[in-house]
Amino acid sequence: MTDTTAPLWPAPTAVTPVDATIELPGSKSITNRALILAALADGPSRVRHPLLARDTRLMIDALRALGIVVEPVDDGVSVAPARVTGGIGIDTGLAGTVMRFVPPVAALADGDVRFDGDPQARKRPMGIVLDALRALGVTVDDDGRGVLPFTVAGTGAVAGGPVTIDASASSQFVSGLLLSAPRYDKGIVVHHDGAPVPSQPHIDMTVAMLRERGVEVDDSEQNTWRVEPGPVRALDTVVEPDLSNAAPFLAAAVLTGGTVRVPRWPSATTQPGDDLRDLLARMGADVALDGGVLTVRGTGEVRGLDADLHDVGELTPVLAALAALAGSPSHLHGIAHLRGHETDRLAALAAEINGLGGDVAETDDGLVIRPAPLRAGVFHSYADHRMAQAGAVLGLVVPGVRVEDIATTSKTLADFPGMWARLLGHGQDTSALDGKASLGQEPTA
Ligand SMILES: O=C(O)C1=C[C@@H](OP(=O)(O)O)[C@@H](O)[C@H](O)C1
Ligand SMILES: C=C(OP(=O)(O)O)C(=O)O
Repeated sequence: MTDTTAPLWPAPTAVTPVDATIELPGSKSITNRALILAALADGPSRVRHPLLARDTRLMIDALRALGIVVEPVDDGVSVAPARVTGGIGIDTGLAGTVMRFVPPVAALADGDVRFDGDPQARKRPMGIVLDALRALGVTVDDDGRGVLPFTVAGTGAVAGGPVTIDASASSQFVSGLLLSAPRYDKGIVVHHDGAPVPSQPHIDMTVAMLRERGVEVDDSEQNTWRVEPGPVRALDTVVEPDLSNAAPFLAAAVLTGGTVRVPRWPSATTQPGDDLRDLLARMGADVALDGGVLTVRGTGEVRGLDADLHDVGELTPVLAALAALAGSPSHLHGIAHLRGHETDRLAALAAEINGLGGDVAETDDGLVIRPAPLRAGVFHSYADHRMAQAGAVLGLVVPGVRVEDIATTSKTLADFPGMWARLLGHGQDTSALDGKASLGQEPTA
């Protein structure tokens, strides 16, 4: 729920077109997968340029609690696998990747592992993962609620084998099971039965990262993933920048008719944020990827967008903010699963944009957004980092927007307000705190 005691952040308006180079820290999704796979590997690994923000710190803390040794090194962390130990508690915060990826690891522990998280996390769907673990031979106690808190009773080994789940509410149900599966006695065969699984690129990311570490994965049959049991090879790996976190900065270029450059943009990636290139071009931006640098230029025109965001749902809040300021209507669809994200994002976006005078209607699986003049007001963030980012984007061109709890952006960016100030020319450089930040240091946002 909204933190009504959180201070209001006066979102800065852009007085001139932005012109900035944004160094983004590592991808949340890649960092947390790399950490899990390093914890389960056959030797010590390095994860370079990881994201160091709340979600990845929670993952590091969770793995440390399970006995894994995670130490800071120059440009990231070293991870030394160890026997997975139980008798501990894990805080998932509001991180989907922690609450869905760590229980399958905890099933390998030699004792009970109790999970809990933020109050809002207790609403995020978990039952599918817990039932799947049960089907694989693991004892889980959730008092029959299918949400946090729950206890996984590890016995040191998991039988594994075939399991059928309905992953239509989150791709993370599939990814979480696949990541630990090579360490299960029989591996795993996950079969999905239900409406289409969202966020396919994130499942592709899981499969690709397992294969990079020598794990045999067969995903040739639709809705079925087979992971063979066997060693996970230790790896020295560099994390790509978080392309989904590029969204608010690139949106600033589009809205202000300015230019934003993002270095180290990968030429090939499984990150859904790569779709920003196409989506922003469809909204009227000039987009070029040259020599590993993505450049987005606003053309003065912001067009409405009709898009199925089923595969790239996490881009929705910022795209909805852009759409609210576009010159023509938008229809964002295929995103019913966003109701189970950090908050019900469809309801939250409609409420907050309409609260500023907008015209947003919820549909079963999306939003219809019609252009309307927006006015000053409070934009609530619902403890959702991407809601807060959406509020900042609106504030660029709507004077007097105040975003509640901007600090919630520290879920996936250590210093969003600082980066935003530098984007607007209020600071020295645009480099984010990334792998260089100390592990003991808390985000400053
Ligand atoms: O596996 C991952 O790293 C993620 C998968 C997606 O979850 P859903 O499939 O629940 O949308 C995405 O929205 C989330 O931000 C990160
Ligand atoms: C849905 C998101 O996060 P989580 O990993 O907590 O599911 C997100 O970052 O947009």
